[in-house]
Amino acid sequence: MGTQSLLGATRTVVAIRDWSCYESIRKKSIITTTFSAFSSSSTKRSSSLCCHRCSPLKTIASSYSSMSYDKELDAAKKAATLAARLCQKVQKALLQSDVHSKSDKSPVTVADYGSQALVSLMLQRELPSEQFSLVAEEDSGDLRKESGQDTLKRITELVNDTLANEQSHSFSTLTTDDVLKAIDNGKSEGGSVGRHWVLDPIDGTKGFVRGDQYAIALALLHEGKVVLGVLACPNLPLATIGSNQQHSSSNEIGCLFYAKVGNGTYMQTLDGSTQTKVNVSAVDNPEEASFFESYEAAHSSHDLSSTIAEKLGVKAPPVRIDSQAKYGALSRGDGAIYLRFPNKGYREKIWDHAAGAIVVTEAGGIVSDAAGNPLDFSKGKFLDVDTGIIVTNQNLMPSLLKAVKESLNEKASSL
Ligand SMILES: Nc1ncnc2c1ncn2[C@@H]1O[C@H](COP(=O)(O)O)[C@@H](OP(=O)(O)O)[C@H]1O
Ligand SMILES: [Mg+2]
Ligand SMILES: [Mg+2]
Ligand SMILES: [Mg+2]
Repeated sequence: MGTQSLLGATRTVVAIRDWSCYESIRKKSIITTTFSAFSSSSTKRSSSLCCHRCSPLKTIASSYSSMSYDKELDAAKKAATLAARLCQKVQKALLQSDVHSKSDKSPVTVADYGSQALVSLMLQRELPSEQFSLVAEEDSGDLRKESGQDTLKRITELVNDTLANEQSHSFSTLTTDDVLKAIDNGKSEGGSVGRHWVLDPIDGTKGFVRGDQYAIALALLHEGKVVLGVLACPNLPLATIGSNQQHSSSNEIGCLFYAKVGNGTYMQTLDGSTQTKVNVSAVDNPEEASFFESYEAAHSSHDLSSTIAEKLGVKAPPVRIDSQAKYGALSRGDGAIYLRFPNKGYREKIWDHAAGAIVVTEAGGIVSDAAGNPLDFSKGKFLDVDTGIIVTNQNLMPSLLKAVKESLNEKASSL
């Protein structure tokens, strides 16, 4: 059992790993990704594995998780924290501005590029001896046009101002060219070989503009597997959110979630003052579970989620918030399920899920596509998933998968 004093609530800590048997989906996910990380020729062997083969797998998995990634995690936390500071400054100004400029997209653009430039610069400064590869959402194309020059100047000023207030400030004043180069360092394609950082400089841009939830999401891939992830959620309350929310005396906001393979998930305040280990909810009765989904109906079918939730027996109404803050909230047990069903034809990107996925799996949860397959981050910037993404704890996954399957079949036969 463990106590999460920071959240003002006590939660059961789910037993972490049991390497003695490989029958559950969660274990299937660990083995598949571990194998793809260590052997290019041995993916997707999990379902046929049984216990007498566990020994070599255990060795591989433990050598994998014993790689420390400590300095990479420190660098990622620093970079995401600084980027969050930049974004908060812009969001505050945006919300104080008049109605006309609220509909103007430029503040979010400035924050988005500024965040990407900062993370790119910080990672390279903190890890100078490592080869740098970054797969990031934005590129500098528009900023190189004549029409983008004012925006580029604003971004450069904002990045310089943010760096000037950083504790161990060691950058000389950056030029617009330095900023363009830093943004374009995010042009890597990722893949299954070597190490690649994966960045969403502002995830939940719609939430950012509305003044709601957004996240800076940064992960590291090693041989196609996510080995660490950091989620800075500047507007997420430190206290529990969700439909079972109890009254909390704290209204402090700003959470940083971080996870490293084999090492669990932690949450701290964005100013770094307190940290606590977090675990997903252990609930096994769907009637007591609540679920997250996108605030934006265009990003995920609310109708399908409600059919699935009803079939499963979930009583609580959905909790709709933007961004990977959903993964963060789920990792600390605020809700037990996250459902994401984009329109047919939409291709998910790795930066929208890499950090969130490790934050949840290291907290004891399972992230899979709608057919129960683990997410494969090794194929470049796209994530090819079957129909949608579902996230929950080990207790609820079997019945959730069944409810998803039945709901999708019903939907297909009604068309
Ligand atoms: N039609 C669509 N279907 C599903 N996801 C979409 C989408 N259009 C945009 N998105 C993604 O949804 C992300 C936000 O997720 P959420 O709905 O959970 O807040 C966006 O991230 P960005 O805001 O970084 O662009 C974007 O990548
Ligand atoms: Mg995103
Ligand atoms: Mg984004
Ligand atoms: Mg986007």
